[in-house]
Parts: sequence; C-alpha cells; structure tokens
Amino acid sequence: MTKQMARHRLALIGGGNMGSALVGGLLAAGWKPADIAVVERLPGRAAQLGGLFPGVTVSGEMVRADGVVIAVKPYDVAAAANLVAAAGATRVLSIAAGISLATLSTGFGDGVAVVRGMPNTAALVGKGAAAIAAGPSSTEADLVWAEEILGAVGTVTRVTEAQLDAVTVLSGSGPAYLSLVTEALIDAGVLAGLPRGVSEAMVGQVFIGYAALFVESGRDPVALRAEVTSPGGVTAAALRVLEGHGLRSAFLEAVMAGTERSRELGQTGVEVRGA
Ligand SMILES: NC(=O)C1=CN([C@@H]2O[C@H](COP(=O)(O)OP(=O)(O)OC[C@H]3O[C@@H](n4cnc5c(N)ncnc54)[C@H](OP(=O)(O)O)[C@@H]3O)[C@@H](O)[C@H]2O)C=CC1
Ligand SMILES: O=C(O)[C@@H]1CCC=N1
Repeated sequence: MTKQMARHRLALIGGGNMGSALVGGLLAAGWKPADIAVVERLPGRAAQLGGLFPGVTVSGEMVRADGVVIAVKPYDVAAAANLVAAAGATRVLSIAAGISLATLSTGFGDGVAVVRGMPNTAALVGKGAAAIAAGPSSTEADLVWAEEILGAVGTVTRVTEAQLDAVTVLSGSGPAYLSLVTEALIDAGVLAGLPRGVSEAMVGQVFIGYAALFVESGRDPVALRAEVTSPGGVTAAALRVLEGHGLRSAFLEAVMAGTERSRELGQTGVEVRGA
C-alpha cells in the first residue's frame, strides 16, 4: 500500500491533539490537502481525521514524504522514529517533550536535519505559543520550514535547546496552570454567591480582556495591577491574601520544578534508531 502512495510534502506521525491542530492550521494557511499525510495507528481516530480533513491522506502505515513531524507521546518516539527512514524524509520536526536533539540526531543519522519544537494546546485554536531549537545539522532553511509548520497555528520563537526546557514548562504546560486558575476563580465566584454560569462567563471574559490589555496593548503587568488596586480597596484586600499564601513564589517554584523535570526527561532519553 505504501509503495503506491504519492510522495507528500509533509507527513505527521500521530494525529492526536497536536498533530490534528497542526493539520488544521496548515490547511487554513493554504496548504493543499494532497500535500499532507497523517500516520495514525488508532483506527477510530484515523477515521475521525479523515472526516475532519477531506483530501488529506490518513494512513495506518508510513507514507513517502519530504518532511516529517513527530507528534506522538515521548515514549512512542522510538517507534515513530523507525518510520522516518521509510518516509525517505530529509527533515524532521519533533515536538515530543524532553527528547533531546542529540538523541534524535543520533537516531536518524546523517542526511536528516532535525529541529526540536515545543508548541502548546492553544495551537488547537490557532493561538499557540511555540519555540524551536536547531539540531546540529539543521540549516536556516530547515528552521524556516519548521517555522512555517508551527507558525500555521500561532507564534514561533527561536531559542537554544537549553532554553527549550523553560519554554516547555512555561508555554507548553501553561494552559494547565491557567486551567487551574480558571477553575479556582469560578469556584470562588460561586462561593461568593454567583450562579456558576455567571461566574464562568465573568472569568472567561476577564481572561479575554486581560489578554488584550497585556498582549495587544503591550502594557506592563505591574502597571495593569496598580491601576486596579485602589488604596485601601477591594483588590488590595484580595491581593494581600494571594501574596500571603505565596502565589508568586508558588509559580516560581512550579516553573523551576517543571524545568528540572524536563531536563531529567532529556537526560534519561529514549533509544531512537532510524530503520
Ligand atoms: N498536549 C500538549 O499539551 C503538548 C504536547 N506536546 C507533545 O506533543 C506530542 C503529542 O502529544 P498529543 O498530541 O497530546 O498526544 P496524543 O496522544 O493526543 O496523540 C498522539 C497520537 O499518535 C498515535 N501514535 C502513537 N504512536 C504512533 C505510531 N508509531 N504511529 C502512528 N500513530 C501513533 C497515538 O495513538 P495511541 O493513542 O494508540 O498511543 C495518538 O493517537 C507529545 O510528545 C507531547 O510531549 C508538546 C506540547 C504540548
Ligand atoms: O506535560 C508534558 O510533559 C507535556 C509538555 C508540555 C505539555 N505537556
């Protein structure tokens, strides 16, 4: 089956959360469906992807492709990497957390340029915050290629591989922290007497409004906080409690713990061998 298939511009191994977000973004950015293939081993998921993305090749087996995106969980990277040689690809973008460029590059060998990237789930709505790091043999053209792919679903920043651990825990994991804050604020609104639906709507709009104030207006968060905090007022009373419970320090410690964990995963590594 694989042999009869056309050569694709891009094959994504793994059509889960991130893989499907990337396909959606690339199509929205004007890529032709026929240029894209998704290799997905779960038959139910593959059928779903076929319905979502008409014209995109969805296959349980590897296809021929110029470039490959590895979008499987870190423990599945070794198996996915074995498929890269079968694709005949010269470029690989891996978005797997904690799998180092050294591990990837050694596995694929010469002739395959590797770029490591870290997106986040906001890619699902085209508002991702991704970063990329160049592998030992990747060129400017390889980085531009990776930027084109991740840029279809949000922003892309170039960093060193060492900085990618901090990016992973800050923006990669970021939606999880904001989910926790969202849940807590909604519950707090209910505790203070609001119906849950009203509390949810208020909290959602606060996030949207704050994103516009901070990102779109480019204003300093210290100034944004100061202008809400009236002397002897409501906000000052609430902030005192958050500071008293160490919220700021909790975020600092959390990000350092996650960065450490990302480094650990990178050192443990996985056996990656191109077939
Ligand atoms: N989710 C997130 O917030 C982020 C994730 N990442 C990284 O992105 C990668 C993908 O994450 P995510 O999209 O959430 O994962 P998902 O589990 O949603 O998607 C991966 C999919 O790939 C399938 N799969 C696994 N191995 C193969 C294979 N050899 N051939 C074909 N299909 C395969 C899986 O099937 P099965 O279910 O059978 O395993 C699954 O359907 C991870 O490495 C993660 O570290 C990066 C940034 C953020
Ligand atoms: O938790 C994880 O390991 C991955 C990395 C970033 C988001 N999810």
